[in-house]
Amino acid sequence: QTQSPKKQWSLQDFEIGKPLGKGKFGRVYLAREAKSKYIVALKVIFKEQLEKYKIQHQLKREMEIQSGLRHPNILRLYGWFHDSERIFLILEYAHGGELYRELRKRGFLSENKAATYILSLAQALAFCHEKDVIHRDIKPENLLLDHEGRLKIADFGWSVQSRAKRRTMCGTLDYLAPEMVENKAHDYAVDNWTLGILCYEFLYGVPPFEAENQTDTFRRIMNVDLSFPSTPCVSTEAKDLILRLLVKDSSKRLSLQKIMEHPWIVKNADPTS
Ligand SMILES: COc1ccc(C(=O)Nc2ccccc2)cc1NC(=O)CCSc1ncnc(N)c1Br
Repeated sequence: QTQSPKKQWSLQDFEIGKPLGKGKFGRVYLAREAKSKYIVALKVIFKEQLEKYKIQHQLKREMEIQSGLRHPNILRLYGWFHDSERIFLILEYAHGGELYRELRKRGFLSENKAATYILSLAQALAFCHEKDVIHRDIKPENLLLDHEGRLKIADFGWSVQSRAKRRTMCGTLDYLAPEMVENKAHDYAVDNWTLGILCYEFLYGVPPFEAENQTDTFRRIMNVDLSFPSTPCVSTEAKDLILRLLVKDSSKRLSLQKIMEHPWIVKNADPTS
């Protein structure tokens, strides 16, 4: 047949290295494929965890989605295998680690880096939306950097293949769009809102609606209670893009295509990454 038969991987094929972090439902380790010496990230998920949260089907669907999603700004899933109690995901290793760490280390990013990351995200999301995939969990912890500093969207723990569905609230609320906070039906535009949140956070070091508690964060999101600090100094064009994304009416948010053509992006983003 035309397709080379899928190689059946097993744990014996890999030398396990240091822990890289804790993803959803499991730990991730640096690993090296014994024959090729190829470095990967190996994610270990316990089957009883999947049974407990009844998301076996979600992982299965995820694997189908992932094998079709090939984009320079989306972390690759090379394959998977399982033993009696665990499922192993063979992932691309992002040598630059979590974008989050870079943001925390520097406090805030240059307009060039911020614009480059927003452009990469818009391109990756446009690609996903063509494939009818909404990621819906775009936040700094799920963004990784490769050895060239190129952004990679990672953990697809909550992506869905079809039209938008209800999502259980989990993790921080800072990135949730008003329609999600109101638990209304939502569509792809949630990702555009999140790009606005991320653009603000890249440039100021904190998400725009941060508050002491969830109730205040909810209220600030619902009122789109947005203000720009006087420092760090941020260009008017950058603020213009943020203001065109953090719009309550999802139909009025700047489209991914318009983001890619926005003057601030055209002027500041490095198109090659
Ligand atoms: C394509 O990337 C994924 C695809 C799928 C899933 C996943 O768990 N899906 C899932 C799990 C349970 C139920 C339903 C879906 C997770 C990831 N990715 C990750 O977990 C990121 C691991 S951290 C890391 N990875 C590489 N290099 C680094 N330097 C680091 Br740190």
